[in-house]
Amino acid sequence: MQFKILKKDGFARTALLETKRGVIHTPAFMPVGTNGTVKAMTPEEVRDIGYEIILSNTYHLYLRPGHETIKEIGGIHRFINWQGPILTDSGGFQIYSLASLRKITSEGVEFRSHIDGSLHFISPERAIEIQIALGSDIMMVFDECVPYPAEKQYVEKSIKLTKDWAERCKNYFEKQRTNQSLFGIIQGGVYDDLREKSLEEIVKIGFDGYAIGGLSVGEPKEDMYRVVKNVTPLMPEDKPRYLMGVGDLIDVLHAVEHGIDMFDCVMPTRNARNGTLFTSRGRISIKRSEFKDDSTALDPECDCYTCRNYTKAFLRHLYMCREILSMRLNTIHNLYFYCKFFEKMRTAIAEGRFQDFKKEWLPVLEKNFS
Ligand SMILES: CNc1nc2cc3c(=O)[nH]c(N)nc3c(CCN)c2[nH]1
Ligand SMILES: [Zn+2]
Repeated sequence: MQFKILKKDGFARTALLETKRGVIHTPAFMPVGTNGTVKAMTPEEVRDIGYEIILSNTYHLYLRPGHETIKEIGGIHRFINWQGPILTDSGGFQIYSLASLRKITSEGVEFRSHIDGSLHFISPERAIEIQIALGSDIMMVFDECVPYPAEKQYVEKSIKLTKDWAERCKNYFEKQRTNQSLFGIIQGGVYDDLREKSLEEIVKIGFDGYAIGGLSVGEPKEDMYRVVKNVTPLMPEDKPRYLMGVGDLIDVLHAVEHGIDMFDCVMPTRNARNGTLFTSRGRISIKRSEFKDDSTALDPECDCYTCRNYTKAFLRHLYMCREILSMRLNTIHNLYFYCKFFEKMRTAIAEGRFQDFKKEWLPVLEKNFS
């Protein structure tokens, strides 16, 4: 995997992340395809909007249909019909946020499936074995995503576990010699000293890229911003930096400003299904009665399929009828809005205009449509 920085603007940077299945222009957004699908979209639609990489989840695919099934079919790219790069998260977060009856020991995590209550145990080695079977291009280490709030001594113990698990993931991965990449994950909660300790330990082990985990888990925004501001510049400059689970485009702007390259979040897709749409004039809740007879496009500045062909009145009607097409048209627009935002942001960095871009967009992103 090659990571080539093209241009810097302060700490912000644009780069090319070259994988064997294609190039990713960073800063990049990864739509979330948890069960192997970006909900309501075909892979062709995701690709035609302009996305180069999607995220999928080890936890979900291991539980259903099973990683051996996917391997027999020909791997995750064949299974979901996405030929571009795929990043798989390791399960650390999903077990913590979805499963029940979790028992965390130094060996790994015992949990009950959120689907059928069956008992499972995943160790760091198993998390890598599953990702190798899936055949994703970028794998994540198996970590403990510390909940918020958490006592400092709990976090101190947890980063030791996350470090030991990261070492075991790398050792297991190195014995398999597959041509996949492995990213490390930095934890440490909202404690600056523990964040620096975790950073040093994970970087010392050495990975193809580094993620900041343990954020966007309910902590105050100012804590997230402080951790990103303090940790990001200390991360290896020549490797991709991935802020997990982020996020709201305001948070993306703050993170890119400090040098983050990769993002993933369910916001554009989940919000679309709930009728919350992002537009160049602020956020719109399409179900509002004010749009009942509105024959104008959702966003006059947007040239996505939805904005070119439908009115707010029809999008509201579809939502009120809970039509499947509502989810599709809303998702097309929100994903398109995110993708174009990232494209414009990359251009602004390349032209040394990131600060102007941030100043121009912050008020728009904070606004509800009036
Ligand atoms: C929505 N907020 C959020 N915070 C995360 C932290 C971790 C985290 O600390 N570790 C891992 N492995 N994944 C995380 C994820 C999942 C990313 N798709 C997070 N998502
Ligand atoms: Zn649109």
